[in-house]
Amino acid sequence: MLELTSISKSFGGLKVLDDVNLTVPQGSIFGLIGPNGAGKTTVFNLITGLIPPTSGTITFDGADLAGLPPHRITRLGIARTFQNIRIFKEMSLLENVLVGRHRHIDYGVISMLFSLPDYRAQEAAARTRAYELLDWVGLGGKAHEIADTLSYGEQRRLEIARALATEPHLLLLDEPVAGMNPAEKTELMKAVRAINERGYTVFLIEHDMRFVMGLCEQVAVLNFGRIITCDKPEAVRNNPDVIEAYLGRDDDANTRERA
Ligand SMILES: Nc1ncnc2c1ncn2[C@@H]1O[C@H](COP(=O)(O)OP(=O)(O)OP(=O)(O)O)[C@@H](O)[C@H]1O
Repeated sequence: MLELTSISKSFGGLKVLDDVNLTVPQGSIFGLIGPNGAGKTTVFNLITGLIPPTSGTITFDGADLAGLPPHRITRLGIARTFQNIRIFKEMSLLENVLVGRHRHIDYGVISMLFSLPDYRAQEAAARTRAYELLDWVGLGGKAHEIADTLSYGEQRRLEIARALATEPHLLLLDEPVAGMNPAEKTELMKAVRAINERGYTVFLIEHDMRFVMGLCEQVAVLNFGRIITCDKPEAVRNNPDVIEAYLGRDDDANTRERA
């Protein structure tokens, strides 16, 4: 479904990604891990068109993503969440999800101005779908609450519902459990599994090993911009190069503790 071939990325003289090859299979939950600064978020920024690769190709369902702006990539069926939560805190949960759905509503200005049946029908369908997506992430009962009143874990789940509102086939999650307590992590794990069972492919970046190992079918490890292995969780956990990549760096002491 998603294929990165010989991807390299440099910022000025700094080579952040070096000949990265990755295949995310359709229907899978795929994980990308690696020490801080390894280049993980850069991979998501390249896939979603925020920055161009220095060299290499990215294809999604056979389509070449090179040179496409982010909104075109969204339209092809890729949605993402960010490391730092990006929701509209002063709006209700329902409104937050409806904002994500915007591109799916296709009505002319005239019918909107005069509130013609076509417009009203699409609005009603959008609201029904938004309620459904909130249900999927366990927030169905809070649709009319203001996003700012949600707990941290709930805000992260709202972001996922909003990403799903663009009707993607592939969902990219950038450190979805960062800052969550254990109960929130368990809730999110259930939500991600349920989303995947509904047919969505999930590609996630995460430092929390228990979450990654418990959820992903395959895990790729990035170290200093290079993929050092891509395998089943158990094999990755026992891979000496992976252990070395983590143990060799002081900044990932927390990750080691959680592993
Ligand atoms: N737009 C940019 N301009 C210059 N340097 C950048 C840019 N984006 C990322 N970098 C650099 O690229 C390197 C990799 O960053 P990236 O955010 O991809 O790492 P990461 O693996 O996601 O790290 P973390 O786990 O800490 O989020 C870092 O050294 C970072 O400073």
